[in-house]
Amino acid sequence: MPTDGAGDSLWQACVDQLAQELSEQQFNTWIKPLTAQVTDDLSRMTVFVANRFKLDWIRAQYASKISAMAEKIYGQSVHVELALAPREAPVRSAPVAVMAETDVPRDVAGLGEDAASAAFKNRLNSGLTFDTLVEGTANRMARAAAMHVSGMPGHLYNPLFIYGGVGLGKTHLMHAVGNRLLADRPDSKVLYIHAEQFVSDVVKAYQRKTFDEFKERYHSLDLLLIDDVQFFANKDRTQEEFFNAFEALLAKKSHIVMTSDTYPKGLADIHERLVSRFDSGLTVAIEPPELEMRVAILINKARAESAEMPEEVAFFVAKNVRSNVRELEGALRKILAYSRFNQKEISIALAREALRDLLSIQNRQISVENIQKTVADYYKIKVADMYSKKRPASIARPRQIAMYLAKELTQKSLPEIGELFGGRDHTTVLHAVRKISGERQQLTELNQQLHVLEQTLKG
Ligand SMILES: Nc1ncnc2c1ncn2[C@@H]1O[C@H](COP(=O)(O)OP(=O)(O)OP(=O)(O)O)[C@@H](O)[C@H]1O
Repeated sequence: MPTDGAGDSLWQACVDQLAQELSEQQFNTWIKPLTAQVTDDLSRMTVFVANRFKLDWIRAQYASKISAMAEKIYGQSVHVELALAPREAPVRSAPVAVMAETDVPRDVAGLGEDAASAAFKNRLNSGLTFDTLVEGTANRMARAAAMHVSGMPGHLYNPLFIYGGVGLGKTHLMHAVGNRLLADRPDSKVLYIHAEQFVSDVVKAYQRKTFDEFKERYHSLDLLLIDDVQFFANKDRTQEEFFNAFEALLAKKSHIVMTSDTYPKGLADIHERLVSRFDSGLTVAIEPPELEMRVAILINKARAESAEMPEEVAFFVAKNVRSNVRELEGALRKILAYSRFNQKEISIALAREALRDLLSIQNRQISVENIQKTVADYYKIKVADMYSKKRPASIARPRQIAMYLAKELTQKSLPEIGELFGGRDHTTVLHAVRKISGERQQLTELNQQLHVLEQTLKG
């Protein structure tokens, strides 16, 4: 039940926002498999859920969130209703851009559907190709190795192990290898699979006593693309089966490409014999993209959506969204949706408006130095007094207030804060935090001062 046009953008923007707010597991389990249909006037959104159990859960946990999000993005109220997905509805889950792995919803918590469907046999997403992958210093080596593998599987770099942080393009690169190989040699047997799905396949084979089929399926491949192998941790039976598949595939010169969030030796709770095999081909990292690459990605992705993003806007966004490509895509979606709904050209002012939540979250990243300066200004003492050993109350008290705010508004630990206040012991910081928070409850004036300071610091 796909949506299209502005409705599609609205739904995509909601999904994207949820991807940022929820944990990966929550997102993959509950949101990713959803589909939606939005009326032409954007006043109603019907979200389709696979079964009754999930429907109740989505209603309780996420429906009001989705509704508030849609309203915020669109600027007017959007009535959100939930419905059971018609059985024959095409599988069109969360938009490709925010999908980490495959078109098939994953059975993360054992609540979902059997993901193996004939329609998605190789589970490749045809949109994730080398052509749509922007090259930069951050992924140059991984991309070159992946291209090599797709041109000559079974030769060099086997296995190819690609690692890096979330949303940096590991999955994209894997699909690109599979798609390129199939374009060149359509008869090749290629399978893309997320490690969790592999675990689930092992469990099913075990329960149903169908290991022969399992082996036939995995051991006969020409190219196995397996994503996020860190999920094998502590799954002994899966590790054993993967080891067998690995040996069988390498023996017949089939190629294996793997991804993980860390390099092989950094993997926890995976048998040493597997780890050493992971590392026996080529191990390459993907780094977070540098500024120019982020700009290029934004401009390319905007074009792919038939929109033109001026370079200055791309620079503005790229400077503000630094962590990974998935977030960059999220920012782009918001800008495109905002521009379409408001029928305005894409400009820095529009981007600033569309990303105001995201930018304000970043502004909220307050440093201890900033707190020390703000508090010193407010109480008219020198910033140096924050680190000094002086003890008069006119200095000691603002210092304690600054320590309290440092604990409240930053992620720093007590010892780290102590260090930043002239190498003080963590017990001194703890004492200050307890004292000020206790007094805050009692003294209205102090509470007001703290409130003003907090507002100033949060911008
Ligand atoms: N260099 C790039 N050029 C274009 N798009 C990219 C690039 N890198 C990543 N992307 C896009 O960013 C999104 C996230 O990438 P991907 O899912 O491949 O990340 P990942 O590293 O596998 O993350 P995770 O570990 O969370 O699964 C995808 O939509 C992907 O197409």
